[in-house]
Amino acid sequence: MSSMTKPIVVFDLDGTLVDTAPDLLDSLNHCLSQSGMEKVDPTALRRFVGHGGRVMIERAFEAQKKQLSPEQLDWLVGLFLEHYGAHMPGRSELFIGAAEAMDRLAADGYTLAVCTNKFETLSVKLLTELGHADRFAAICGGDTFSFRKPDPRHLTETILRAGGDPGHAVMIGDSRTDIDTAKAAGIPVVAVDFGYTDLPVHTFEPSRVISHFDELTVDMTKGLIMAAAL
Ligand SMILES: O=C(O)COP(=O)(O)O
Ligand SMILES: [Mg+2]
Repeated sequence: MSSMTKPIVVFDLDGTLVDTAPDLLDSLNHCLSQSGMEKVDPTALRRFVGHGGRVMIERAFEAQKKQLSPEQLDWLVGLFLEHYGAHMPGRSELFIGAAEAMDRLAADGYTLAVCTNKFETLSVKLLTELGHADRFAAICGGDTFSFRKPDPRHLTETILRAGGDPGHAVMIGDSRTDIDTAKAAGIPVVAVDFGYTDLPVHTFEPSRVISHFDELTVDMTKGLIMAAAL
């Protein structure tokens, strides 16, 4: 490892760093009720998140076998952005131990970044309102580039924007999308098992699974980066 290179840890946002499900659900249900549709429950939400707000709305319509024109979808995405943004930070909170884990990593010289399929403006606003935006050298959303997770370039470009090196990086995520992205980029990935996924994360064979941020130690990230370099 070159002495110049600062290692980097890149976090997914929804379901990994921040428990946003209650607010996503409220805003999705607002959109659905404005369209005369049935509201969804927290379990159903897990199948809709992971690819950003637009796909979440599309999937909710598909689940109720409702047609959705491109114009209607654009309108609903606007409605979602307005509702979700206006109620922020709502009930959303960092997962337990996340702040302490980021403190430890930063104290050991790690750069931190966020790579999320959430819209960039919403991601920056949420992290700002929660008081954590300043920790990150880059916050890249699903609309920051012309590609998004599971495209590995979303992760590698986030790392470059943060001044990091994809060869000295670890991704932390909660979904198949995150795990597939990191693997395609050749970057080790730690999966949290408390996020938003319909199948257990171990199914997707991440490098490690953790159940609490206390388990995300500097030793673990160091070991993963060293093993990836072999
Ligand atoms: O909001 C989504 O659909 C996904 O967001 P995430 O990439 O931060 O999990
Ligand atoms: Mg997620």
